[in-house]
Amino acid sequence: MNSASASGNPQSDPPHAGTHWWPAPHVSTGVDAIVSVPASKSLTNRYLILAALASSPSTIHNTLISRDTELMLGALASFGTGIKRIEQADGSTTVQVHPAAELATGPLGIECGLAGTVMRFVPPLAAVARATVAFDGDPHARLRPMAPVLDALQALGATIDFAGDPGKLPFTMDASGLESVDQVVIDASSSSQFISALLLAGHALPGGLALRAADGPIASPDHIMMTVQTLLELGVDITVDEDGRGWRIAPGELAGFTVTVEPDLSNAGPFLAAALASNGSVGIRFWPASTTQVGGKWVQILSQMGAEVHHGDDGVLRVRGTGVIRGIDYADASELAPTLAALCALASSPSNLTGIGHLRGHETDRLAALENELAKVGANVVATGDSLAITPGPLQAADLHSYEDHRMATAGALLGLAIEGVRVENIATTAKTMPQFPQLWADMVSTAKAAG
Ligand SMILES: O=C(O)C1=C[C@@H](OP(=O)(O)O)[C@@H](O)[C@H](O)C1
Ligand SMILES: C=C(OP(=O)(O)O)C(=O)O
Repeated sequence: MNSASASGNPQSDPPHAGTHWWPAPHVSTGVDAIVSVPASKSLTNRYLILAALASSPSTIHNTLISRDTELMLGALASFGTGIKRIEQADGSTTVQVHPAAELATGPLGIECGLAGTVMRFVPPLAAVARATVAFDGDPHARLRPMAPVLDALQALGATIDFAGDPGKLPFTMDASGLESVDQVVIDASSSSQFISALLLAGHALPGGLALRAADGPIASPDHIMMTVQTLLELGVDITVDEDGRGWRIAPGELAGFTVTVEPDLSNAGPFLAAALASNGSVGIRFWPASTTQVGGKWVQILSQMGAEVHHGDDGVLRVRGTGVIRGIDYADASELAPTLAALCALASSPSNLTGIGHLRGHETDRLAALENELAKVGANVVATGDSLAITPGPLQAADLHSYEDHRMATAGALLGLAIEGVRVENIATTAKTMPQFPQLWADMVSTAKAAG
């Protein structure tokens, strides 16, 4: 992974010794491309955890291979899970997961990188294993919220020793004294992953799991629905309270399964948005007929912003620019927000993105990062506690920082497509979820006809 900028914190401009500046390709005519994006990070890491906790082997076709999933594969291997990779003729990877007869009890060391799905989803697995595990990650990972899921595991009998700030990485968890409790209540306002993490391990916890979200907002609710739907599809006995804020999972075995991971529809976003930004056309292959991914919302979002969107019988979702990019008022964009905000800076009218305060705890403080970087290309951006108001202005070239955040990097690429002379810091940071990004982007750009 890139190591050039030591901090992902937009509050203090990071040191840039050795920073690589990627000249973002610019087009003056529309792109006309059909793109195959890699598999979903969120689905891959859910299936991997569940496969490790299953009672028999599983086969996961079209597994995403990226930094976040390599970290998950590494973590599972540390617990004794057997992992076999099979490279397929079409370039995809199938992973066969052989659950450990007994999960390792350690002491183990787990590297989380900057992956929320690893730092949040693996501690409950360690609890199921009754293991002693030291967790750590990238410098910015030490700033990401962790306390609610760790408080829940402590309520279930684990003890946790924090080496730095309380409630943050790095810490060592000893789950040898795990026990069942009637109900766990957690604050999910700073990340949905706390809820998902407990749900994914719920069937294997002693007595199962009864979980409630504490009063207050629930971050990224679509990702919790993805978790619930995944569990239901795999046969886990889960019920959701009528108000949608409580979950019950019966203890029991989960049988091994065979699945094919959908393309990552969030990562499809910058490509689809490129159709509007260049006034061209972009298709994404294998777009699912229905999905639990938040990226499924691109269809409505981009239509509302002015695109023509068509899902063909060939499975390709095609987005065509119509020469207009309208601003949008949109709530709960979750991980779509960086791409969406970049597109809003290219629009002809203002936008307001709300319900995204928890993005301050993502790979970087994304509200601050977007405020900084969009202002550089000419937009007037006002970040509140949980929203971004974006008023487009005359566009200008700039060097855009990526803060070690894959989605800030792809948002920068989108801006560069429309604005000549943009450079993006460390485009390789896209390897977190899409190592192929620079090549896929170049291939898409090459379809634009030469101007004049
Ligand atoms: O469960 C998941 O796979 C994710 C949940 C969301 O996290 P937050 O709830 O922290 O936003 C999302 O932003 C992240 O990219 C992936
Ligand atoms: C917030 C994100 O990732 P993570 O899974 O690390 O939380 C993201 O991919 O936008």
